Order: sequence, then structure tokens, then C-alpha cells
Amino acid sequence: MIKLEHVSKSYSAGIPALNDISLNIEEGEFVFIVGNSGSGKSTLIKLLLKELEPTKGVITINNRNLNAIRRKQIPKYRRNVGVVFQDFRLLKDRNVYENVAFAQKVIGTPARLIRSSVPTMLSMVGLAAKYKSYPKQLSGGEQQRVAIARALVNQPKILLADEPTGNLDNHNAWEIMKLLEEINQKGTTVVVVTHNLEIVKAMKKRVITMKKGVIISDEKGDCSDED
Ligand SMILES: Nc1ncnc2c1ncn2[C@@H]1O[C@H](COP(=O)(O)OP(=O)(O)OP(=O)(O)O)[C@@H](O)[C@H]1O
Repeated sequence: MIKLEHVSKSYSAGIPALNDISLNIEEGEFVFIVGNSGSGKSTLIKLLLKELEPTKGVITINNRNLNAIRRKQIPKYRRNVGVVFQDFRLLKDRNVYENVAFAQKVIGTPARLIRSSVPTMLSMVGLAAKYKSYPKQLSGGEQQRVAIARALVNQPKILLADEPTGNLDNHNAWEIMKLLEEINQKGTTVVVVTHNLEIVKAMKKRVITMKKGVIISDEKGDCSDED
């Protein structure tokens, strides 16, 4: 599903932000990416979104070589990859419903489909009752739920989350992680960059640890409860 082969990314001369990374994430996996500040985690996410190009190496997503995707095709490619960020990135002057509907409008989804899929997504994240609220009327945890609904409304196979709990207290951080776990259990491949090692340890998922642009460990989660 997500494959990196000898991928490097240098922003300038000197130590590369990513240095010869090879990595395989299978369909349906839940993977944490951890590592100190500057280890290359956000660079990796940007490469997967094709916001950046690798200096060397090949990235394949859903059997598509990202190097072969032309600029014009990038928006279409990104429909297959949902993304959420630490700072939610909601449209401040649009309510909850409109924020989620917007992701569908821009790709030309028929209004009839939008009217059915937006309430479904808002129910899934537990926000059906707040569809008329504006972002500033919501807690951080609720704003992140809206962002997750927006990221998933076009039914991508992959969800990338770059520090999704970085602005949340412990309770809300757990709620969001549990929501991401549910989403994964329904079949979406989920990749979460985080500094919250307490949650990472408790969730018992695969953990990829980065340091100075390389992967220093890749530990499988504890699957004993799945047998
Ligand atoms: N636009 C840029 N131009 C030049 N160097 C950059 C740029 N973005 C990141 N870097 C450098 O690349 C390296 C990796 O940065 P990156 O943001 O990927 O790390 P990170 O692990 O996501 O860090 P954090 O946990 O602080 O978000 C760092 O040394 C950083 O200074």
C-alpha cells in the first residue's frame, strides 16, 4: 500500500532530512511514526502527499509510483490520501457541515451525495448534533473530529495524521486516538506521527522510530489479542 525504496530527501547541502529510507506499510495497518524533533517525520508525510519530491528513491502508493504523477494529476492523487494536522486547518468562516462538504464540493461531488455523506461522516466522529457550529465554538478535540470527518469524506484508503493530538489535553488525545483506531478497524490504513509516547506504548501498534533521517527501529505491535 505504501512503499518507500531507498528514499532520500535533502533540502540543501548537508545532512539530508531523510537518508536512504526503505519501508513497507501494508493495506489495513495502523502505524505510529515517532522520533525527536528534526528526525524527518514531517518530511516523510510531505513526500507521501507529494508536497515534496524525493531527491532519490521511489515511493509507491496504491501501486502508483509517485515520481510518475504529473503536476496536473496531483489533486486527483490526493483524493486517495486523507490527512489531518496538529492545527486542524478548518475554514473559520464555514460551519462544521460546510467544512466537511467543502472537501466534496471541490472535487465536483453531486449535491445529492454530499447531503447524504456529510451527516454520515459527522455521526461517525460523534458530531452530528453540532453541524451548524463554527470552529471557534468547538473544543480542540471537536475541531480535530471535524478535520477527521473532512479527511475521510471522500473515502480515501489511507489516512495520514501529523501530530493529530499535539494541541489536545490527555483526555481528548485519547479520544482522537481511539477514533483513529476505529477508522483503521473499518479498513483504512492509518499512519500517525506523534510525540505522545505514552499513548504509543499503550496502543500496542507497529512503531517506526526515526532519528536524523533514518529508521532506527521498526517494532511490530502486540497482536496477541487478534488471534
Ligand atoms: N523547508 C525546509 N528547508 C530546509 N530544511 C528543512 C525544511 N523542512 C525541514 N527541514 C529540515 O529537515 C530536517 C527534518 O525536519 P522534519 O520537519 O521532517 O522533522 P520532524 O521529525 O517532523 O520534526 P518535528 O517533530 O519537530 O516536527 C530538520 O533538520 C529540518 O531542519
